[in-house]
Amino acid sequence: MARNKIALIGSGMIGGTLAHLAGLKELGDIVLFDIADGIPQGKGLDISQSSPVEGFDVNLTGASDYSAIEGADVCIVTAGVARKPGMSRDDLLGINLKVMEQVGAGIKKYAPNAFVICITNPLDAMVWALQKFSGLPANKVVGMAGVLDSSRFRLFLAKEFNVSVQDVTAFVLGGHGDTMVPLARYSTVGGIPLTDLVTMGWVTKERLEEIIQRTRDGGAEIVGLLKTGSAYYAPAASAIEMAESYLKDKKRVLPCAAHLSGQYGVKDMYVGVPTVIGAGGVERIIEIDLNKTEKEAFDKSVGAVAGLCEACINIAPALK
Ligand SMILES: NC(=O)c1ccc[n+]([C@@H]2O[C@H](COP(=O)([O-])OP(=O)(O)OC[C@H]3O[C@@H](n4cnc5c(N)ncnc54)[C@H](O)[C@@H]3O)[C@@H](O)[C@H]2O)c1
Ligand SMILES: O=C(O)C[C@H](O)C(=O)O
Repeated sequence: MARNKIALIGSGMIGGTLAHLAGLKELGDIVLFDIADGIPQGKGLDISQSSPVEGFDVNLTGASDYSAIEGADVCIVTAGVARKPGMSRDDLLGINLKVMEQVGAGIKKYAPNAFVICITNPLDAMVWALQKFSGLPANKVVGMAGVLDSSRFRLFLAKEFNVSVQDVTAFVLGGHGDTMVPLARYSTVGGIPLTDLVTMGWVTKERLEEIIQRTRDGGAEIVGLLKTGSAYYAPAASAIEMAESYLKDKKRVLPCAAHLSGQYGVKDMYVGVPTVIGAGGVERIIEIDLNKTEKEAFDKSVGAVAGLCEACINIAPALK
């Protein structure tokens, strides 16, 4: 059986890490694409040269021509620019929207049957625009953020309680910005909801709120430390988890920026919600019950994403 083909559109910090992880996991043959000629070819060759040592058999190539992504089963999009200290993700909207237009056209022409995972920021607006520019079905275009934000929350909770990260689950919903919604009631340690752990005296409400705020600021914390760009190891691992669930039809329950058509009272927008990812792409959007406070926080986050989509329409009226 032929191998799957994975196209990485953008071969910067996340793109290179994606290629390495996809190779190590033998998810398929990998094409790195970038407008910066030489970077995708160089990274492809470098990672290929690690394959005899690591013992993985995949073809890794680099290209600066969209024809190289032809027939890709999965496209992971990181093309664009990342923020630097002092910037918000939203400051990237104008420049990255133009990039999404080019990427959408490339995918539409060469990989119309792919499952597309967008990572480029500001995430919820960019994946929304990418789906429209590419014309692919909405269930085949999804945004990566919730897996990353939930992973950060899980790590901080595991450290706080001195337990394995494996025993912590978390759901962070809403837009991937300052208004994201880490849900304490649906996040657990050993199956026990955080709200119960407060009652049991494991953690105070105030300390839990600090951990939640650190999660919301998780991206900015890393930008502040790196100074030259943003996080890439954890974002790449998160997108690979989504790609693997699609390619292996694992039907993982993962929080992703998915196209909503009435769920949670939201229409024609991408926002982070729990989904099931399998061979059909986004096979299900799980509508969990939100209490009044949670719903208010979610709606506020939806409002922030709606504002960004409006800003996209002002720049590219065809998106309406
Ligand atoms: N969704 C998330 O959770 C999340 C997490 C981390 C980073 N990000 C975002 O992902 C994006 C990529 O981050 P990075 O660290 O890999 O950045 P990077 O600057 O290292 O890489 C981006 C690459 O895109 C390429 N590029 C620019 N314009 C292009 C175009 N028109 N066509 C093809 N390639 C193009 C650049 O040459 C560069 O190699 C940023 O927008 C960043 O904010 C999102
Ligand atoms: O914070 C950023 O700019 C990158 C990304 O969205 C992240 O959360 O790490």
